[in-house]
Amino acid sequence: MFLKRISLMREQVPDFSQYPFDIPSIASFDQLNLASPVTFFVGENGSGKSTLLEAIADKCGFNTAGGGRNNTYETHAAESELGDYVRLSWMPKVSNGFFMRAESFYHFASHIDELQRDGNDAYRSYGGRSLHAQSHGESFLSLFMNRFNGQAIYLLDEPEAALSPQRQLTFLRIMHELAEEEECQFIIATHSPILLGYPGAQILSFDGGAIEEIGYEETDHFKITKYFLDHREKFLKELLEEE
Ligand SMILES: Nc1ncnc2c1ncn2[C@@H]1O[C@H](COP(=O)(O)OP(=O)(O)OP(=O)(O)O)[C@@H](O)[C@H]1O
Repeated sequence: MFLKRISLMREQVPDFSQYPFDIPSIASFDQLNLASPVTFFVGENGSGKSTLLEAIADKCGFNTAGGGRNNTYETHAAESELGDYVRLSWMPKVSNGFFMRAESFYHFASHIDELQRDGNDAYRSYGGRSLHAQSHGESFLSLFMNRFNGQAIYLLDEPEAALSPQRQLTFLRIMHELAEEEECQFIIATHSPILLGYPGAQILSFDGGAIEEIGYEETDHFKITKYFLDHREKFLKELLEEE
């Protein structure tokens, strides 16, 4: 693994009452030590996972709308306001990698089409054809299988968004090969209890106003899913008949 620590330069923060510094998990953030090639960010919607992931992408020099260092294209969604205040500690430093955000993947796919039209063999890294000509889930897997390779850091925001449970398992297998055999590092914001089950991963929770390490079985994703599957009828009866 390459990225060892993420710190917030708190003394330089202009105002903790303004976005993004007012998000509770960011307001209390000092530093995080990364202990595994695979790190997950978990937490409720709006707890700050994407905000921190985007800031890391910004510091890595990746396009914050999604992509690697060489993917420059315009979107309206791109500025990271936290990036200037985050310090990354590497050992050793890598500059290869990719920031994938499910929500703007469409724009990224159009950018690859444009590169191809301009005479580059851009499709080569994405399974040989336009990402738009593949289903949402297929295009995600094409990216993981063809574009991702060794000595690199991959920042993924909800990669499960388009993947069936079976394809999430395929993704775990691809990630395992990349982490074990090609020395790739992953930081992944996710809501998937399947992805979170990856053996040996470090899970960081953004809930309760702090970023803290927790065990798989302590996550809401595990607890709620397990309870739901074990007691589905009772659970739904209580939920739907609640006054
Ligand atoms: N440009 C912005 N201006 C003000 N507040 C914002 C802006 N972007 C995000 N926020 C707020 O910051 C908080 C954290 O958002 P963020 O996208 O990091 O959450 P998240 O943990 O990734 O959530 P999810 O699981 O829903 O993707 C949210 O309350 C959100 O409303």
